[in-house]
Amino acid sequence: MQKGRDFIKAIRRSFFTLHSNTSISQMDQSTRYRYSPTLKWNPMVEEYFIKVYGADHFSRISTALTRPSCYSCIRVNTLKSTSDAIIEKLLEIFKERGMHNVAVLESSTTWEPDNCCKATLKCTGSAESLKTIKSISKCQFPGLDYVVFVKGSGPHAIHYGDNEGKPLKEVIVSRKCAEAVLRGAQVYVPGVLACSAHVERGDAVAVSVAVEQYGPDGGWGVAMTRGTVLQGSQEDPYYFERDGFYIGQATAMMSRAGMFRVTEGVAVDMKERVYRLPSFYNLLEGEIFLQNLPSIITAHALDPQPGERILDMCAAPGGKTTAIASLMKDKGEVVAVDRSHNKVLGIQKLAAEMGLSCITTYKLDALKSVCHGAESDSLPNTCSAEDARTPDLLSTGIDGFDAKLLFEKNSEGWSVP
Ligand SMILES: C[S@@+](CC[C@H](N)C(=O)[O-])C[C@H]1O[C@@H](n2cnc3c(N)ncnc32)[C@H](O)[C@@H]1O
Repeated sequence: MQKGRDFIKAIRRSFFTLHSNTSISQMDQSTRYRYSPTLKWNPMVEEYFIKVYGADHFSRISTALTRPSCYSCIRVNTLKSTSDAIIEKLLEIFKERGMHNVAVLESSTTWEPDNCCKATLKCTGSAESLKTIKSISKCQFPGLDYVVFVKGSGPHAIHYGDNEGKPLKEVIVSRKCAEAVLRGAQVYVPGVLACSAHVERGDAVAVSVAVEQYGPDGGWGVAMTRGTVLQGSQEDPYYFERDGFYIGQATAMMSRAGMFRVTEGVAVDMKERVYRLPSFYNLLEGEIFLQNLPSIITAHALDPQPGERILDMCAAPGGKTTAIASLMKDKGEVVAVDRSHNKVLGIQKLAAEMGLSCITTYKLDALKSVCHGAESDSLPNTCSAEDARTPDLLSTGIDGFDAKLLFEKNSEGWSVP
């Protein structure tokens, strides 16, 4: 029991940290701009996973965790469209965006190792466009043909230019921002953490990502104040930290001062990215929903039927709620609960966009809506977060809603149901 607790504590404390794998002595200008982070695991966690997965498999998992997904997964709103119609529309849109001049669907009978049916794009576009989208395919798992995969490409070697022999000016973005960028997004103002001095609109900049590290004070953070000025020289305190974390090359859309003065807008326009996926921002709204496959499968495995009543307790932004409602063919009721008022409004907006009327939303703290046994008979909705905590749970660090899900109270105390 004590071993288990120590393990959970270790995971919570320092699961892993990201590191560049270049030593300072190896570093020079020609190798500086790369994307090659590696994970440094807590030794206890690493030892456990190697035992479970084997060294090779674990090493592949560890590498994959530092890379973005190579595909986007789209759930088609079957109340409004079909996968085939969506694939046709996407091909047309990508062609209009200049990603492909000609795109032809090949016979959809080729089975991929990942059990997906491949629709290869034959293109006569530029070399650049050919590198962006590799294929669009419909998921071939039985019953999941409303899922469409758009496969991107990467890693790409990026040309950072030499700026007439001088190092490029630079911008550092947050990890969340970088994750979005590598899925096709632009860099918006709130995502910028630091920028070189004297950056003006139109300047070419190298974009790198700042990754949170476990600090001496016991918390996670990027150890960088937003607005930091980058010197671009070895005197720059973050110069070595960002080697191996470059995600692409961009053009500044505003001056350095603007980036930290305004509250919204595109700060830099990404021209080249180490991984490429098309952006689905504002695309086919209501007809498709960008959603990770595990979330889609969760709703699918629930097997919701028309006419049923289903409760989703942490519902925003409404991905699973709307997936469930679609599977119910909008007949019955999905009760969607979230504790944030604005997020509840977001669920309502999404439901309206998708043409789903069987969703009822509530702003509610799920912790206060779950009671156990006799408690719930006499005092509905009166459980507090403290009810979900016991000395044992406190020592594992699991509390609140997770504790309610993982443990239950019976005559002998708390246990796993
Ligand atoms: C990861 S998101 C859920 C994603 C969602 N299930 C989906 O598939 O789109 C977690 C959500 O849970 C909500 N949440 C967290 N604790 C909650 C609580 N005690 N009661 C209600 N909502 C809660 C948060 O506001 C957040 O919107």
